[in-house]
Amino acid sequence: MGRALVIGAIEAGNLSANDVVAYDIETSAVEKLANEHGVSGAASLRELVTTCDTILLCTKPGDVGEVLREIATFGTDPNRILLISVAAGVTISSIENFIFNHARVIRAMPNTPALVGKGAAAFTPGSNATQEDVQFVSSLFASVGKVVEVPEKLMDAVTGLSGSGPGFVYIMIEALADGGVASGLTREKALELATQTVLGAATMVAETGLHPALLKDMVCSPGGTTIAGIAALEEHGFRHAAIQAVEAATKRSIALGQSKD
Ligand SMILES: NC(=O)C1=CN([C@@H]2O[C@H](COP(=O)(O)OP(=O)(O)OC[C@H]3O[C@@H](n4cnc5c(N)ncnc54)[C@H](O)[C@@H]3O)[C@@H](O)[C@H]2O)C=CC1
Ligand SMILES: O=C(O)[C@@H]1CCC=N1
Repeated sequence: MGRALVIGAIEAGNLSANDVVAYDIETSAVEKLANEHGVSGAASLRELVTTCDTILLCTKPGDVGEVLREIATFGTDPNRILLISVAAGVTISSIENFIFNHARVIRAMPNTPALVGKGAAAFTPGSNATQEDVQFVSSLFASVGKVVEVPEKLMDAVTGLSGSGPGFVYIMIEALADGGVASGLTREKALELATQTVLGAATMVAETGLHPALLKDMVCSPGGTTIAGIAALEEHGFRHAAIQAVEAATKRSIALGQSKD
């Protein structure tokens, strides 16, 4: 996710590669980003924290505690740093507690389409985050897609919907293509048509402002093919499966925030 955000923001012109310093315990990840996108690499977390005033924390939720505990040993004034965490489930208060409670923290939930400028992100500022911090984060995420501010209690729901959602939609695209192949199309043509269909339908919702139910009605000719397909979707619980997927991901986000680290 860190790569997607950094590359997306550089390509959008919001960040200059000269202003980005990357650190990862896997040095190959930093080398790849440095070689392909011109960012600098830090040799240690200490070097990163002493060099940068804004830290985009993109480790897995279970590694956040370890990273923050290490940062706390550097004796850096925590108020100097804006810490933006994208870790699923990890609460602002738990981050503040790790590095003293006057840290400037923003909890965010982006998604990987940020890489191509079509991300969907939400964020919640911690109580010490300034207006400038909020503007910086809004502008960073706006440069790679859409961004909304939400109360922290909704961040797990955002994680279940737009954070995890690309994974659900990829399965839908793959499954639509499978249906095309089952009906006789080549795999290549089926995938091309399935992808463009999802892109086109999403763009219709976004650009017409019409409710998806109304757009759905416009596709259904009386006695036609679409309503036959929709009847099959309903019979097999597609709508229920989509709701359950978002709810399961939301519950998992809550559980990640409640685990010890
Ligand atoms: N993958 C996604 O679509 C999204 C992920 N997120 C969040 O982003 C975070 C990262 O997720 P992914 O990118 O999927 O995982 P990932 O496993 O691809 O990336 C995590 C990176 O952290 C590095 N790392 C681990 N411990 C470290 C340490 N102590 N110091 C420095 N680097 C360390 C790993 O080497 C790895 O490169 C998670 O907290 C996740 O909840 C949020 C939104 C979407
Ligand atoms: O699967 C995950 O845990 C991360 C958070 C949201 C999307 N990917």
